Amino acid sequence: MSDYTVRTLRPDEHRAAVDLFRSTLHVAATTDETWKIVERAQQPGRTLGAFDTELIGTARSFDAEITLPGGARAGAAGVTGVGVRPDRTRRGVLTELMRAQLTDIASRGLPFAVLRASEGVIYNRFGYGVTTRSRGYEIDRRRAVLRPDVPAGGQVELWPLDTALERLPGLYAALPHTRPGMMTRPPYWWPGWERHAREATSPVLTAVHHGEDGPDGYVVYRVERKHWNDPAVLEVISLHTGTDEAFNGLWRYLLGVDLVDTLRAGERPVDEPVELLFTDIRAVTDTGGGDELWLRLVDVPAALAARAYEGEPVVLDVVDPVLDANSRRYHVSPDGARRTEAAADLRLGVDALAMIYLGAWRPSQLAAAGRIQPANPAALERADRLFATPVPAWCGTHF
Ligand SMILES: CC(=O)SCCNC(=O)CCNC(=O)[C@H](O)C(C)(C)COP(=O)(O)OP(=O)(O)OC[C@H]1O[C@@H](n2cnc3c(N)ncnc32)[C@H](O)[C@@H]1OP(=O)(O)O
Repeated sequence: MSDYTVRTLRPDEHRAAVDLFRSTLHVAATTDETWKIVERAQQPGRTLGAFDTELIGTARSFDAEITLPGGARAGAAGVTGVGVRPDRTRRGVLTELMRAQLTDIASRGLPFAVLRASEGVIYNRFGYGVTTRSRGYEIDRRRAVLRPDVPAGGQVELWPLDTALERLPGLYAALPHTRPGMMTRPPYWWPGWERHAREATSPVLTAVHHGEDGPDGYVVYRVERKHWNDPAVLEVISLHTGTDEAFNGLWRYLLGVDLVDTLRAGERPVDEPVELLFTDIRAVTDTGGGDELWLRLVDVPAALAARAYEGEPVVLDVVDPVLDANSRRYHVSPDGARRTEAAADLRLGVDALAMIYLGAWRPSQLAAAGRIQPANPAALERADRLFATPVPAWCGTHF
């Protein structure tokens, strides 16, 4: 029996929830100035609070869309701000918040929920699985000589922060989603970006690439240098391009920024071909990668039906520990997905389904690790082909 209640918070309670969340991350409460920005990131009706005598836990979300294999977009709740007061942890508060939040997301008809996890051990039990992976890399500027055959690229225009705040939402929205896993950035997403940019310890700049048809990519970056004669690092905060020309042109620009020794980019697509730009392929070194976006199929039949497939059918027996209506068998094929009573080829948890859904892992890899149970091992090869994606999934949006 729980001795706390969970309910949706009123807007006048949002700041307490944000401050509670920050305290669980060991970050100070919002100042009045910070709250002026962060307040705009709170979508009404999307913050839950757990109470005993007072607020002890919280979780919130904002409504967005995610790109699926085949190019369709579908509704996804961007879950964030999850925290439980340290003197109330490990007694089921998060479990109750997650159950209430998933039920609410399902009732609003969103087929997906997504999040970025603070730790890898928390969210599988609620049906989330790692669905995109990313890579970080570092470029030694002195070694990074562009090959002569790298196309020149178009004009690059520099925007100061206030211009970027005004124009980037429109530019990001206009760029194509070139990979599954990419997300829309609704108005509730941008204040978080603004806060990070305003609180950065050096100026945050945006370089916009102009192709023949107008702006087709941008990079947000800043340069950090502790003392005037210390090595300087250019940190790529965000890089989104709609054309190869923009990708090449923006890297050409970044490599031309003066007083920089190293260029560092984190959370990039695992197959981003940046090395191919340089005469010395070893100008680029990997700085590590890991899990990026975690996905939850909230409405499994709708989610399975929404993406494109290639190959031959499989029957999945899906087990969902939280939303029981999803625990069914599904026939999945290039013609779509539907419920079936046919015998299952593969049995898997809804978290494992999220791990194959955007192609981050092959079903046969999860089966080898014991995370998918094949009733019919021959079906694994079919499932590998069915769920494969032409390009690795990547999100590129932090929240
Ligand atoms: C999307 C985001 O916002 S990510 C940010 C998540 N928040 C943080 O990391 C802030 C710091 N941590 C916290 O606030 C809390 O520890 C939380 C929110 C992670 C967990 O809250 P709790 O109320 O303790 O979780 P709850 O009691 O419901 O735990 C459910 C199960 O998960 C396990 N669990 C929860 N958190 C952790 C953890 N950090 N490490 C290991 N196990 C955990 C519990 O042991 C429990 O297991 P059981 O069901 O086998 O008994």
